[in-house]
Amino acid sequence: MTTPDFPETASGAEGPGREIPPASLARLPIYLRALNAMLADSVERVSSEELAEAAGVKSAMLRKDLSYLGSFGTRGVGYDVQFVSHKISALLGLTQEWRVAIVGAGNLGRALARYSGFTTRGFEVVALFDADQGIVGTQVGWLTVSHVDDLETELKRTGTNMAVLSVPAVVAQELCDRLVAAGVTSILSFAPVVLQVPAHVQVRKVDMGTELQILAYHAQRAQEAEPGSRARSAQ
Ligand SMILES: NC(=O)c1ccc[n+]([C@@H]2O[C@H](COP(=O)([O-])OP(=O)(O)OC[C@H]3O[C@@H](n4cnc5c(N)ncnc54)[C@H](O)[C@@H]3O)[C@@H](O)[C@H]2O)c1
Repeated sequence: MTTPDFPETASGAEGPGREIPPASLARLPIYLRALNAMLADSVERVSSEELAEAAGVKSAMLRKDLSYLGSFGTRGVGYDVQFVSHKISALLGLTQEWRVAIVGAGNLGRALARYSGFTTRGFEVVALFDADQGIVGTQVGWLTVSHVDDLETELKRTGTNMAVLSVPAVVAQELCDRLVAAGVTSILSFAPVVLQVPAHVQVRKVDMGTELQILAYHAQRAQEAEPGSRARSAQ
């Protein structure tokens, strides 16, 4: 008889519907990438050890993370690659179509609009907006920059359900309000400002400056831990 390839606590009370801890959630896209690579190689089944190795984590951690999706692995048989890939995709909301608008076609907005990697991960950039008449009407990749005055009409026409804000901080809140009023409930913001949104709207902020500061902190700690570092810094 086969037994589930999960800890006892993984099924039942800990089944789908539980809140997933942020660290586990952050690893799911890594498992998905590994599983999709296996699918591309026509691999049908994988053990937790193999999948953990492909994802660069310990197998106990992988089993714990996947337990948040329910109990579907079988000891000795492993995971059905297609099924687990579908489960993770569904949980991450990737089985629905995400149509993304980028507001702000400056340096950042243009670079993001040209990036082809979003499509392969299920996000299609369908519209690009700016307020500058010198930019409106120009071509970026296959998109033509629309005037931000047409935001609401274009969001509706393109069926946009996610937006990226790459505008100066001073206009970010006003544009965020317009996106929310137009029904967009998922916003990724690069603007260095705290955005106020209703509870049903998800905002994620990307702040490269903060990430660099965290890196600098870790680099400095590593330097300090090196033998003789105090002597060197005193020179
Ligand atoms: N989070 C990060 O890591 C990070 C990194 C780089 C830049 N940023 C931020 O991203 C934003 C964009 O940076 P950038 O370098 O592309 O700047 P940029 O000046 O090149 O581009 C901003 C664009 O926004 C447009 N714009 C201004 N007001 C607008 C409005 N009301 N409606 C629509 N478009 C409008 C401008 O015409 C311009 O094309 C800035 O807020 C910047 O501080 C964040």
